[in-house]
Amino acid sequence: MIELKELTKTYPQTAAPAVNGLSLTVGDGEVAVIIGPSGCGKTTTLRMINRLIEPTSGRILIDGHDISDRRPAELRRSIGYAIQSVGLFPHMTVAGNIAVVPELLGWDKGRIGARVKELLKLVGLNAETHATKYPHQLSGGEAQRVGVARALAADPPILLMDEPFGAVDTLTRERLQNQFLDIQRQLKKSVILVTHDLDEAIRLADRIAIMRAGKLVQYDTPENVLRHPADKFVHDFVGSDRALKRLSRINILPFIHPAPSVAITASAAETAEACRTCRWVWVTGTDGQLLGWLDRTMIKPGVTPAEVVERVAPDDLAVGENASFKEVLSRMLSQGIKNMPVIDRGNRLLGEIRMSDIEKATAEGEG
Ligand SMILES: Nc1ncnc2c1ncn2[C@@H]1O[C@H](COP(=O)(O)OP(=O)(O)OP(=O)(O)O)[C@@H](O)[C@H]1O
Repeated sequence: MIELKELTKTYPQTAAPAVNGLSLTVGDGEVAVIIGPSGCGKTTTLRMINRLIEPTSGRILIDGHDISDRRPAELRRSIGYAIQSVGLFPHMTVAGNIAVVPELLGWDKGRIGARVKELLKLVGLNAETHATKYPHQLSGGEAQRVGVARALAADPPILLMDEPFGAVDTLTRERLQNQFLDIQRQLKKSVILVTHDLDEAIRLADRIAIMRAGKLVQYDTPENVLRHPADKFVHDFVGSDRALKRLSRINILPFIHPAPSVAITASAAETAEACRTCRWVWVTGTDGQLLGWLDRTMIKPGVTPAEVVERVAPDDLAVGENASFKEVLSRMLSQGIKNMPVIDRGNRLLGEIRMSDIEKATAEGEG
């Protein structure tokens, strides 16, 4: 458990405190997201937790122990830290970057090598192809993933993340967020994450801390922040599209329907049967992986799926099982489709979400 108690930081030569009497508690395995306008004290708060900044007054307790009693370097090795600019060492390979803390902790080479591989897999990167690359050879999203892998390297119970998905495009950010949720479900770290992005806060947080000018204005679940903003500031900050924002909290899994599909190897007769009642049919490969789709009007007697399939990369066509309704809705609108296929991590077709499910999900969210 992390407890911030009446935490205040006043920088030299400044009149107003950057952080002012902040108290909040983050339970084990919880994700707390700090959000607020630029300059409200988010980063200062985060950096006090790993003692990169010392508070002017107040205390920080981790599992009941005051962190001011611990050596900063030792404390930092027990807290993962991922930042927006990633902060990877440019002259070190990906593997070298991830190994920094384990090496400081004196792990042997075999253990470090195995850990690097395990972490690259965890964050969705290929160990064979990525371990030996240098940071400048990575895309923005890959670099962010390596940053997260490095923060997790020594399996710290606490993870501090400062805009960890900030510098990438929207689609990549959504994927990184989904992956973060996936990892968090497995690892159950206590996470404090700073963001500018309200959608990200709503999607990832167990509790959102809204700050204004160094003070905590509201600390509550995303649902309560959306439904019961503490004051006009939070109300305005949250904005008018609160119903839409709630969609990003609703997971699609319970709503997935079986999807009409046909194997690429199917005969013409089987294809005709599959298309009898459906206009659009998904086409799958031998392991059930999604390959593309076909439109009933393409099916002429004697024609097989292999001849007419519209092949599309699974990521461009479908959403992952961790997606939220908000992501599904925005993908439906941008792709102009009413049925969105859902795939598992192996790109296998799990089913589909229909436009009408969004209405159902919203109604349930209202309940
Ligand atoms: N080293 C410093 N010396 C003096 N003032 C500072 C220092 N670092 C931050 N500040 C000031 O403290 C306040 C809080 O800064 P902080 O970086 O914590 O805010 P933030 O909410 O993370 O901002 P942003 O969203 O823009 O990153 C700001 O007014 C900032 O100008």
